[in-house]
Amino acid sequence: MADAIKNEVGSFPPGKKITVVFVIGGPGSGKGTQCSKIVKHFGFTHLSAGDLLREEAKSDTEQGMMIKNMMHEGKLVPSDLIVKLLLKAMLQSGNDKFLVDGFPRNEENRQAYDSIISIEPEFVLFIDCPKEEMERRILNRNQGRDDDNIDTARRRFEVFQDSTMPVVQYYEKRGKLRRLPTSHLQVDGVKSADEVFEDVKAIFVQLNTQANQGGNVSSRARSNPFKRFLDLFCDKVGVLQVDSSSPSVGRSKAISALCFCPGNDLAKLEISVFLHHFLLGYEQPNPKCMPAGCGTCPTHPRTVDN
Ligand SMILES: Nc1ncnc2c1ncn2[C@@H]1O[C@H](COP(=O)(O)OP(=O)(O)O)[C@@H](O)[C@H]1O
Ligand SMILES: O=c1ccn([C@@H]2O[C@H](COP(=O)(O)OP(=O)(O)O)[C@@H](O)[C@H]2O)c(=O)[nH]1
Repeated sequence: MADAIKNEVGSFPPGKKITVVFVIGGPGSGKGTQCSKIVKHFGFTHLSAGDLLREEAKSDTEQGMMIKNMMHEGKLVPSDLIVKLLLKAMLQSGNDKFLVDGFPRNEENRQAYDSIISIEPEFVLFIDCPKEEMERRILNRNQGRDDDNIDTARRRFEVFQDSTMPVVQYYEKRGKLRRLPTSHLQVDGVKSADEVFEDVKAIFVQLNTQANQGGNVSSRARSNPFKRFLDLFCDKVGVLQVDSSSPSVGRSKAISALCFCPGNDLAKLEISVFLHHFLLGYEQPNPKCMPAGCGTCPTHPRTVDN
């Protein structure tokens, strides 16, 4: 199936750098609103999975009818269909930076994307919002959407909780999730769209900074090969541990993130050993012996404290 879609729609030239950011959040959480602000500031092409489907649903075909019915019921359309629409829109845009809004919505979507488009997202922006607020917004959206009614909205909340949250957790485990600070869910209400964008902007500014400095490697790291090695090592093996129970559609639980980096700890240990010998006076029993061992010593050379 993946090959058939690629043959029909096309694919990106091999080696071309394509930046993809997924934007995930419950229905009415403000994904579309934030995406249009990101587009203005950061030059991304905004692809709303829902808008692509609404466009397709207009066609007077069996497929069009099927999409219309599924959206009305708040169900998810088959993954191959939405991934094909996304790939087509990406290729037609001519851009190389994409905000994919409202996708992936379940594990099957994610796997279909991986096998057909196969571009690892740079990160996944997660927009959390209390359920009561999402409901209020949907009912006041006034865009003439067939699914903006209370019954469909409630089914969409269930789908979000049951099918989309596992995808959010998948990316969280891989350290790809970017949550807005929980402060945007204030006790006395949520932040305005502009206030939320201040938090969103900070995440995208960081992405731009990384891109200008050559990926995830800091400028200091680029001028220092040892630091570069460490940064790359940390990037590959760093583990993001998130101390949270799974967030709900409603008010999310506070999370605290802690980054463990074995490379960093190893470096600290090496520096401590070096300073220890340096301060006490370093002496090597066999001066010809290289630090890694010359192969002729019965044991690995040891430094001696004076
Ligand atoms: N922070 C916010 N505060 C108040 N209203 C908002 C906020 N963000 C979005 N909205 C409004 O809520 C509705 C749903 O937002 P939308 O961006 O369409 O959500 P989604 O794309 O996640 O379904 C829209 O009418 C939008 O103007
Ligand atoms: O990957 C997707 C995205 C959307 N939808 C369908 O499109 C509807 C509306 O999606 P949209 O993103 O527009 O809703 P929002 O979250 O913005 O309210 C969903 O309820 C689904 O029926 C889908 O099946 N797969």
